[in-house]
Amino acid sequence: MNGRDSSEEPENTEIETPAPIDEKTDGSESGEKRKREEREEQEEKKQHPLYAHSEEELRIRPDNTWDPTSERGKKLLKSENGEKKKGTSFNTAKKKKGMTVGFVSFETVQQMRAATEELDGKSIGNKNLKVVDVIPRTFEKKNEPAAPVRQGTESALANDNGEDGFDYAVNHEPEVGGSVSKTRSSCEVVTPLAHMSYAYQLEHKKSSLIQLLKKLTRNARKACPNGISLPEWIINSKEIGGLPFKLEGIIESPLFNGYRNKCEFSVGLSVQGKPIVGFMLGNFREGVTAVEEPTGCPNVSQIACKYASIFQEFLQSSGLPVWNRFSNTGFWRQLTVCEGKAPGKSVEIENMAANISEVMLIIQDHKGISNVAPSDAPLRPLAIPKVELEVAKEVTVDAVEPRIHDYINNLWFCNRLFSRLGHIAISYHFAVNTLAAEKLYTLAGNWADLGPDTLLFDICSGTETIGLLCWHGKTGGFLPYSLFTMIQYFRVVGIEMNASAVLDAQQNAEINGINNCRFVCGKAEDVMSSILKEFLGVPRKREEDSNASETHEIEKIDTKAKKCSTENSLEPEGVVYREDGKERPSGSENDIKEMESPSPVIKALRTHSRLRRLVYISCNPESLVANAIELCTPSYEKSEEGNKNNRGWRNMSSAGLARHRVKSMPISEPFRPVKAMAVDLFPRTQHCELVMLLER
Ligand SMILES: C[S@@+](CC[C@H](N)C(=O)[O-])C[C@H]1O[C@@H](n2cnc3c(N)ncnc32)[C@H](O)[C@@H]1O
Repeated sequence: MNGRDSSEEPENTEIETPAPIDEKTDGSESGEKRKREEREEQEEKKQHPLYAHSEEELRIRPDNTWDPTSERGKKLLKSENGEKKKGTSFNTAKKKKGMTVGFVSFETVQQMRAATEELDGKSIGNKNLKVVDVIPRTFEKKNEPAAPVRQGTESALANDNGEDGFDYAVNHEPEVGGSVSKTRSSCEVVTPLAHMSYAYQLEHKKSSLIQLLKKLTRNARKACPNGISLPEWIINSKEIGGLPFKLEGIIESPLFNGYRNKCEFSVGLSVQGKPIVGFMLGNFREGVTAVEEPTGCPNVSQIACKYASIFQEFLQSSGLPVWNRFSNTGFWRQLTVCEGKAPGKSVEIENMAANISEVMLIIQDHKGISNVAPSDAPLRPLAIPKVELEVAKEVTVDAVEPRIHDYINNLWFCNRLFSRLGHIAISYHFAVNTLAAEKLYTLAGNWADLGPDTLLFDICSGTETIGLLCWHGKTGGFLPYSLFTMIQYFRVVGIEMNASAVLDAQQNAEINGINNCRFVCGKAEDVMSSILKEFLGVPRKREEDSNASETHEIEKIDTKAKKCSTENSLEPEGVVYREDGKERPSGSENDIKEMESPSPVIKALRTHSRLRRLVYISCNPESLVANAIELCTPSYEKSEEGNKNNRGWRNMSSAGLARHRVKSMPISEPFRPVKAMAVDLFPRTQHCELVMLLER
């Protein structure tokens, strides 16, 4: 949401890079094949509706944003014309070159100049140290406000040998307070598609997804082992423009504005140096620390804006300073506002505030140096006055349990900020757009096609919204309670690493009268394989599969917020918590090894032959496609060892990496991608959820 909430709305900016050297054109048959594929890729890119064939064309886009003289227009033109996206994102440039960056603050300009002279150009090993300004080139003077207030004196040290997208002039005047120049509004940062009509936003998302889905076919075809016939879905893709199937469409969000039920506001200084509760106008790496009020951001609700403004007013008189991201000093850091929908009445779309029955506020005042308090920071539930309706009557003050409820498709869900031994799990497990999430869950339930014998594994289940809603949707919730216990309709196994979410899931099952659920607390990568063995037995060999009758095991996998905080130290009662005690590999050799081999979860899903259907939901369609490549490509008769010294891995796209991981996938029956549908949970941003059905 504010640039840090990447777990919910990840950026889909990965650039597909060429294959490693050992695969390049060499005049051989495979070289020719590669050349042909590259030509096809180029052709596909040109079919993209936003592909600009000429500068003139850039001016006539319906949303009028692709003016080639604008920064955005220039970037688009550059990237679409094939001049690799160099400099479009500092982050990418850094990643590609393996550059290391350090930030140094000085008290005076003199000190900074002396240090710059001393350090600039120094060699460290085979690398040169470069001193650069933290203000990126795109932040031109003309964009600066009349009286910019800068944050002390800051330089970045970079040890790379190439371009980095920064200006070289190091000339910051030390000034008190504030932040760096403002270039974009909070609306542009948080909701970059806000200027487009909703219909055009949906078209834009659909076209991006179509390009992405073509990667699935293209990479699975490239990865298909020699001598094995191509799967039918790849052969048929030729008739539908290279797609694995036709994209079913994109489901609209019922709300375009104020749809977020949770907002994380940063506390900081405005361009003018005033304490503000709102959104950062860029990121620290780009030298941007200014914060702007959220009032112009259409996805923020009126309620959230109201609380941000109340808190901001309070800050003026609090006597404690706000967090200063340059000097790492200050007290107030973040305000999170969560809203819970009221049960039992039809939703008033025109007046969303009327549907909200609860609001939970989380305020961070932590002293460490990271932007956000760690998940083990102490939790202090505040005393809330219980105000009687008749004002004159007694007012009692009491501490309440910090939690929020939401009411989704007629079921109640609770998300507590779990506090144990004074520690908090600040993890929020609800989808941020409740009304659109209802549509997402209904779709997932329909595609799962649950039957009485189905065993449903809900991986990364959070508070078990999906599993419980599927169950409820299937039974209609109308079976009398006594029948629940008699009919084993189908069973749900939730797998979730956050113990407080598992406790909530248990409670949610109870309060909704759903009894045939089991919850496993653990990281899916650690427990998946043993859970499948426990519930489904040891996987059969491939020969046995051909005789196997259709079974009904469903897998739901949700890779949304892989970064949600962990609270594994809690062991909830009645929940199986497992850990294999394995050390996670680290270091470059091991990292490469990890990149080369399929993840334990994908491997477990693929190799357990009794899993026949998979409904994969992801707010990161790029990683969904990468996993689908691994799940759907025929396996190699003999798994191939990767080249351990191949540095090309580092620069490969997720789809390219997946293609290579297929080679070490154990022999197993591949899935077939059947259909996909997008659900727009994040109007006015680049992001949306993608649901894909895979079967075998
Ligand atoms: C955004 S929530 C989604 C919850 C739920 N599926 C829903 O749609 O409401 C993602 C959940 O995945 C969990 N998670 C992330 N990585 C995981 C992992 N490696 N193993 C198990 N759970 C994980 C997080 O703790 C979080 O609860």
